[in-house]
Parts: sequence; C-alpha cells; structure tokens
Amino acid sequence: MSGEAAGGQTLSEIAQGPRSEAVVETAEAGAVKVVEKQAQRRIFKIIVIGDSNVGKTCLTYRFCLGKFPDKTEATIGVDFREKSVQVDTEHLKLQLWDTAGQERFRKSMVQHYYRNVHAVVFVYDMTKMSSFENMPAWIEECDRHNLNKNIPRILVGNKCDVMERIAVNTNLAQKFADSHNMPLFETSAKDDGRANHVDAIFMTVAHKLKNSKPMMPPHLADFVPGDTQRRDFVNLRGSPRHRGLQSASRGEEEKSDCPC
Ligand SMILES: Nc1nc2c(ncn2[C@@H]2O[C@H](COP(=O)(O)OP(=O)(O)OP(=O)(O)O)[C@@H](O)[C@H]2O)c(=O)[nH]1
Ligand SMILES: [Mg+2]
Repeated sequence: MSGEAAGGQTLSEIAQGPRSEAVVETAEAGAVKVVEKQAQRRIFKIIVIGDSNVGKTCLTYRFCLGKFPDKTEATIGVDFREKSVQVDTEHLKLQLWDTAGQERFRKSMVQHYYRNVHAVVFVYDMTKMSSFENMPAWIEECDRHNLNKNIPRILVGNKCDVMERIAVNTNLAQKFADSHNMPLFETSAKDDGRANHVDAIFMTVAHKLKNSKPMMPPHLADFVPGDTQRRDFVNLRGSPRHRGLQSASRGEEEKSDCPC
C-alpha cells in the first residue's frame, strides 16, 4: 500500500499533522511565556551619586560590561547602564543611573535623577578627602528631593588600588556608614582582582531590592522632558541613537558649549 493519501499528504504526514500543530502551539505558548516572563521582570532604578572624578562611571561600567573603561570623560547629565541579575529564583533588571558629579552637568537633570528611585549608591574617592567630606551634602540632596528613607543606600569608597595615596581612613568611613545605616564597601573599579567586589556591591543592592515591595518600574518617559533635551542630557549607552552623544573633558569648566 502506498503511503499517499488524499490532498497529497502521506499517511505519516496526516498522522503527524495534528501533532506538528500542537508542537507549533506549544512553541508559541512557550514564546508567549518567555515574553510574559520578561515583561514581568522587575526593573529597579539605582542612582549612583558623588563628586566628579570619584569613579561612578568606571564602577557602573565595570559591573555592567565586566571591565575598566579604556577612557572616561566627565558625565553630562546621566549615562544609563542596565544589567539583569538573578537573585534566588528571580531575574531582576538593574537600571543604573550614572549621574554627573559636576554641578554644571547635572543641574538641569537633578529632579529626574530622584524620581522613582529604588536605591542609591553614594561614591567617594578614597584618595580624596573632600569627596568623602561632601557625602553629607549628597545625602542632604537626597532628602531635599524627598527620597524615601527606607530605600537601600550603600556607601562606596573607590580607588583603593592607589594604596600610597589613601586619604580616607576606613574607621572614619565605617563610622559614617554606621551612623547613616549604610553598608560600606571599599573597592576599586580599576583593579581586575576586585571585579567580584564591585559585583558584590550591586548584588547587595539587588538582594535588598528583591525583598522589597514591587514598585513602579522607571520609564524613560518619566524623566525625559522632550526629545531635544533628551539628546542634550541623556546618554543611553549602546543605543545607536544616543551612542557617543555625550562626553566632556575634565578641567574644561569654562567651555562655552556647555549644554546647561
Ligand atoms: N586608580 C583608579 N582610578 C580610577 C578608578 N575608578 C576610576 N578611576 C579614574 O578616575 C577618573 C574618573 O573616573 P570616572 O568614572 O569618569 O568618574 P566619575 O565619578 O564618573 O566623574 P563624573 O562623570 O565627572 O561625575 C578616571 O580617570 C578613571 O580612570 C579606580 O578604581 N582606581
Ligand atoms: Mg561619570
């Protein structure tokens, strides 16, 4: 007996027909599930703040891209970096807001930094006392923008690799951290041997966030006042539309093309 049946289908094809539809359905259902799962992934906005030149960009770059950047320039407005992490069984998306430390590059964006923030990472430079002494001012700025006092806050001393120039004593920093109920990390974005340490900072934040209540995910529309201004102040790293738009040399405070 030939295997050919009506409609040119073989018996085995007919036999397989419904099964292959089911396979398609299952595949589609699977795809839908994946999409749903991604849609459900909680997104957390973490702002990284501190004086200019303390290493905020390098720390976020190290965490998200796994290396120390070849070259950095003063951040204008804000740079975004995202990383998905797994905490227990849940995948979370961390949206890092690498803010500008220079007043002239941050003043127009400040109100947007502090909208719907889920956690704050305060960074100082261990080789520069003034960056540590300015920490209360950064905390005050958070308070002025009514940041919820219960969101996770972390204190990070960066550049511990420059051992001969350490200016901020660990005990002093620890006392300050304790008095503000923050964990303290001393680390280096530059030292490859401490890459895990940098990961630990953001994973500590992720663990704290995982246990917090679900919050409204931040959305680009929340902070972009208009497309023109977005080009001026917002830098979405990796997005072809925004790539390379923002950079500024340090020590050029009086540059006339300042967008602020
Ligand atoms: N030795 C050492 N240098 C670092 C480290 N992290 C950053 N740097 C250097 O410090 C300088 C400033 O780093 P950035 O990450 O651009 O500083 P920032 O805090 O983002 O500065 P703004 O964008 O102006 O607010 C750069 O020259 C970096 O190479 C570190 O861990 N160790
Ligand atoms: Mg920067």
